Amino acid sequence: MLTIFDWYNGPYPARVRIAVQELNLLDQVRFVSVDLWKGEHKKPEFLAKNYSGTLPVLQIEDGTYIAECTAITMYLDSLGPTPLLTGVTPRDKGVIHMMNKRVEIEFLDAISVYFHHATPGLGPDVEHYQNREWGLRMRDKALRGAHYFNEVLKAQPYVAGDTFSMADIALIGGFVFANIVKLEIPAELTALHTWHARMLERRSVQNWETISNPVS
Ligand SMILES: N[C@@H](CCC(=O)N[C@@H](CS(=O)(=O)O)C(=O)NCC(=O)O)C(=O)O
Repeated sequence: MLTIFDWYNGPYPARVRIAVQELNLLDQVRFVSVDLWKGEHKKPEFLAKNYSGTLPVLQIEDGTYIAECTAITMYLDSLGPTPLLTGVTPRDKGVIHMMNKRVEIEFLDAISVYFHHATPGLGPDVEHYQNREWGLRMRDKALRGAHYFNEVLKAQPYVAGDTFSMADIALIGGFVFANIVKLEIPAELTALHTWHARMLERRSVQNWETISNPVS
């Protein structure tokens, strides 16, 4: 049995929850809630699982902890007979990983910095340092990123090319975070919005918040 330590409605946990469903691994996974609103993810017990103090973290059968959404997705995708989310050919692996990381740098992680620095974030007990200007700069960076991905999706159906991949899941996570912080994605970015509407038709994207029966 695989254990995923996460919080049921977080944007980054969403990425792994969507991947688990896309890979039909839900019956092999149990979820353990870590209440980041209470700062549980910054306590020594959890930091021993993940030095970076972030969610999600996967624990595999031999006890190894794997943090980082991309790494967790790579592990899960490698369990099956052929990769479904991280690329089969060397070229596809390279392009998918590039676009996945680009989503993080140019959109998702930028929104996260805005959340933690230019909004109340997780509250004063968790946010020990905030820099509002930096947060606002990252918000503007994310909006530039939205324009970039709109151009990408004018030319191809998915973020990394012709097939659904880990990079699409990362961008879905970005939309989840944008919704949480009420960051409006400009309506004129029609290719991006059309892509998102298509993503919302996937069952894995419709119910990622409700798949966990947390073992707290
Ligand atoms: N690079 C990490 C980032 C993970 C991350 O920031 N997770 C959030 C969880 S959530 O905000 O998406 O719910 C977190 O732990 N935030 C807590 C904090 O930053 O204090 C990854 O890809 O897993």
